[in-house]
Amino acid sequence: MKQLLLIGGGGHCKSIIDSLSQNTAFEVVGILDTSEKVGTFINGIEIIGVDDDMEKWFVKGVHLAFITLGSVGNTALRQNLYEKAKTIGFQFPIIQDPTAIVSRETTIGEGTFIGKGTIINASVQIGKNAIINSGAIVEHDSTIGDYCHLAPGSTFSGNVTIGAHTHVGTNATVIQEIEIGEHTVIGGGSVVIRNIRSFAVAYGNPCKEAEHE
Ligand SMILES: CC(=O)SCCNC(=O)CCNC(=O)[C@H](O)C(C)(C)COP(=O)(O)OP(=O)(O)OC[C@H]1O[C@@H](n2cnc3c(N)ncnc32)[C@H](O)[C@@H]1OP(=O)(O)O
Repeated sequence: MKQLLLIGGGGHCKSIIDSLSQNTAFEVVGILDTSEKVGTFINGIEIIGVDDDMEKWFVKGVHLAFITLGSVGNTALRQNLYEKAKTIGFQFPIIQDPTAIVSRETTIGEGTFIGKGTIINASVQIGKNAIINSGAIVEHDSTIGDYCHLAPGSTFSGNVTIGAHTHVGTNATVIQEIEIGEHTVIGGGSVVIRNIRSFAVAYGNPCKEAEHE
């Protein structure tokens, strides 16, 4: 078993611990979070230190890490933690829940979480540090950027492109051939039938941009 350090407590961390519970490839050594949480437990796993302790654990011989902090829109903290850990030398596995159905013809970047009941079809490309949350469906030939969060139940029809750092809300539906830009947030339940630009907040049926930087 390889030792694995989780970085970031909270609800998303619980999902990842749950997905790891039957995984014999990794032994979770603990979680890093903020100082006031040290010594407490998340689903039986102890918060053993703060983010600044990463290097200490690397020197102790733990060379695998996973960013278990969630995001809804703003991915800056997830990115900062990843880059800090990467600079120290950590490597990042892909964590896939055993209930996920993932085509062999799919490429997935390091540090990405594939949650419960997801379906990822052929010729899909998913970047690094993405969150493919419970029940999301990503259809053939779609491309999902680094740090994206596809929230629970969101559906991506064939040949969709989602730019890096974009959040697609719970139960949103994206029809085929659509392109959504980077750093965009799509509201829960939206039906996306037209392309959406980068740095936008968009929602509704049909999904329209409400804000754009
Ligand atoms: C496991 C997990 O929990 S993963 C997390 C999953 N969570 C999500 O995916 C949440 C996604 N976020 C959303 O859907 C949010 O509503 C956002 C980001 C789209 C908008 O948030 P805010 O900017 O705070 O908008 P706010 O709540 O102030 O609403 C502004 C207006 O937009 C409307 N609106 C907001 N979201 C939506 C939506 N998804 N669909 C339709 N209308 C919406 C509101 O009704 C409101 O309309 P009004 O001005 O006529 O009253």
